Amino acid sequence: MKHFDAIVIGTGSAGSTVATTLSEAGKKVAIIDDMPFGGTCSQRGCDPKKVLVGAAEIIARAQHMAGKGITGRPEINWQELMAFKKTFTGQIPANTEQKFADAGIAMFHGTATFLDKQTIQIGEEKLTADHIVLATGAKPAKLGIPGEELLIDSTGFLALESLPGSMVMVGGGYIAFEFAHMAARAGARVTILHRGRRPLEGFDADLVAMLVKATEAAGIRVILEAAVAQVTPSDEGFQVDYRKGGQTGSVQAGLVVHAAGRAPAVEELDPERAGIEHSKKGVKVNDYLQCLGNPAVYACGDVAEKGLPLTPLAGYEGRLVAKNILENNVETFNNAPVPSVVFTIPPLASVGMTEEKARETGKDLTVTCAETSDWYSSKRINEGISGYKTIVDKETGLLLGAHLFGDHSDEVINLFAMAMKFDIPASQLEKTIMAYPTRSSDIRYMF
Ligand SMILES: Cc1cc2nc3c(=O)[nH]c(=O)nc-3n(C[C@H](O)[C@H](O)[C@H](O)COP(=O)(O)OP(=O)(O)OC[C@H]3O[C@@H](n4cnc5c(N)ncnc54)[C@H](O)[C@@H]3O)c2cc1C
Ligand SMILES: NC(=O)c1ccc[n+]([C@@H]2O[C@H](COP(=O)([O-])OP(=O)(O)OC[C@H]3O[C@@H](n4cnc5c(N)ncnc54)[C@H](O)[C@@H]3O)[C@@H](O)[C@H]2O)c1
Repeated sequence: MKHFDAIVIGTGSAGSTVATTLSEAGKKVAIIDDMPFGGTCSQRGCDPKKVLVGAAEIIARAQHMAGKGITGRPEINWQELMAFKKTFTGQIPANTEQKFADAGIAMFHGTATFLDKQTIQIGEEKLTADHIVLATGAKPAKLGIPGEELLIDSTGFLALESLPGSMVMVGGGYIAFEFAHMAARAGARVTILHRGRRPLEGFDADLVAMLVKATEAAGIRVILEAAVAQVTPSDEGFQVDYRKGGQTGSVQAGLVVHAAGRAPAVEELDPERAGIEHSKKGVKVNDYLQCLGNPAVYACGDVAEKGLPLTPLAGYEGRLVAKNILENNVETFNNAPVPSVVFTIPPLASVGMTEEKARETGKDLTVTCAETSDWYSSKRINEGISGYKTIVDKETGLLLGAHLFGDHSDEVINLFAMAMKFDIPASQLEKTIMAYPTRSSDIRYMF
C-alpha cells in the first residue's frame, strides 16, 4: 500500500490545478484518471468546440454579407476541420503527463473507488493519503428513455468522422445550441427538442428569445415543451418521438445528440464507503470545499455541488482546495458572479442576475433592454438580431447583471464582469473612453 500526502482524482482543470500546486509546495502527490490525461475542457469540451465554432463563424459571416460585397459561398470541409481540431487535442494527454512527471507527481490510469475514508483502489493497487481530492467532473446524465443507447454524447459529436445531413439535439441547453449552430453552418438540418417552456433556463428570458429568433433564422428548428420519450432506428437513421402538451410528435434524423444535461461523476467513486454526502447536484461541501461527512476529502470542479460547472470555476476551486489543504482551511468559497457564454453565432453572454432574479431581491432597479440590430456595430456586418440588457441597483448605482447578444458579446461581457467584481458603478463604466468603433464602445449606450 502506497501512502501520499494527497491523492487527486481527475486530471481536468480542477484536478490538475490542485495536484501541481500541492506538488510545487513540496507535497507527495498522486493523480488518477480513467480517461486520457487532461480532462474535458481541453480534449472534449470548450477548446475543440470553439475551433469548430470558429469555422462556423466564417460561414455565418459570409452568409450575412452575401450581396454586400461578398460573393461565393465558403463551405466547411468537416474532415479537414476535424484534422485541424486534432492538432489542438492530440497532444494534450502526452503534454499533461509530461507536466506531472516534471513535477514529480505519481500517475495512475484507471477508475478510482473508495475502500474506506482515506483509501483508494485503482485496479489491483491500493493507495492511502492524508487528503483526497475529488475532481472527477461530470458525465452525460442518464435519460432513462427507450433507445437511449442510440444517442451520441458531446464527446462523440466532437469526434465525428463525417457530419450527417440531419440531426436532433435532445435538450435545449448550452450543448444543444452551440452544436446546432455549428452543424447548421456545416450544412446539416438541425432540430432542437427541449422539454421546458424556454431553453437555456439560466439565461435572461428576453435575450434567450433573441437567440431563439436568430437560431430559427439560421434554419434550425426549435421545438419547445417537447420531452423526448424514445428513440428508434428508422430508414433515415433514427426516429425521435416526443410528447408535447398531451400530443405526440416525431422527427427523423441521421444522428441524435444527447444535449440534455450532465451529472456529477460521483457514483463510480463508491462515496458511501468514505462517508461522503452527495446529491443530484454533486458532492456536498462546506465553504472550504471540504466534503460533508469526511473532512479528509475535498471536492472541486463540476463534481462539487458549489459553483457553476464551468472551466474558470473548476480552476478557481482547484486553487482554493490546494490553499485550504496547505494552510489548513484559510479561505472560503467566493460566490461572486461569473461570466458565462453560449458560443452560438452570434454568442449569448451573461454575468450576474437575470432580471427575474434581480426583481426577487426587492431592490429598486434600472433595467435597460433593447434590440440593437440598427446599431452601427451590427449593421456593419449585417447581423440580423442582436441586443442587450443591463440591470443596475438604483440606490448604489452598481450593476447587478448584464446580458449581451451579438458579435463579440463573449469578449465584451468580461468588461461587465470586471466592473461587477471591483464595484465600478455603471456611471463610471459609461464614462470610460473605449476604442472606437468597437462593440465595447457601445457600452456607454447601454444604461
Ligand atoms: C461539450 C462541452 C463544451 C463545454 N464548453 C465550455 C465552455 O465553452 N466554457 C466553459 O467554461 N465550460 C465549458 N464546458 C464545461 C467544462 O468543460 C467543465 O466545467 C470543466 O471541464 C470541468 O473540469 P473538471 O476538472 O471539474 O472535470 P473534468 O475536466 O471533466 O475532469 C474530470 C476527469 O476525471 C475523470 N474521472 C471521473 N471519475 C473518475 C474515477 N472514478 N476515477 C478516475 N477518474 C475519473 C474523468 O474521466 C475526467 O477525465 C463544456 C463542457 C462540455 C461537455
Ligand atoms: N459554453 C459553455 O460554457 C458550455 C458549453 C457546453 C457545456 N457546458 C457545461 O456543460 C453542462 C451540460 O450542458 P448541456 O447543454 O448538456 O445541459 P444543460 O443543463 O445546459 O441543458 C440541458 C437541457 O435539456 C433539457 N432536457 C433534459 N432531458 C430532456 C428530454 N428528455 N427531452 C427534452 N429536453 C430535455 C433540460 O430540461 C435542460 O434544460 C452545462 O450545464 C455547462 O455547465 C458549458
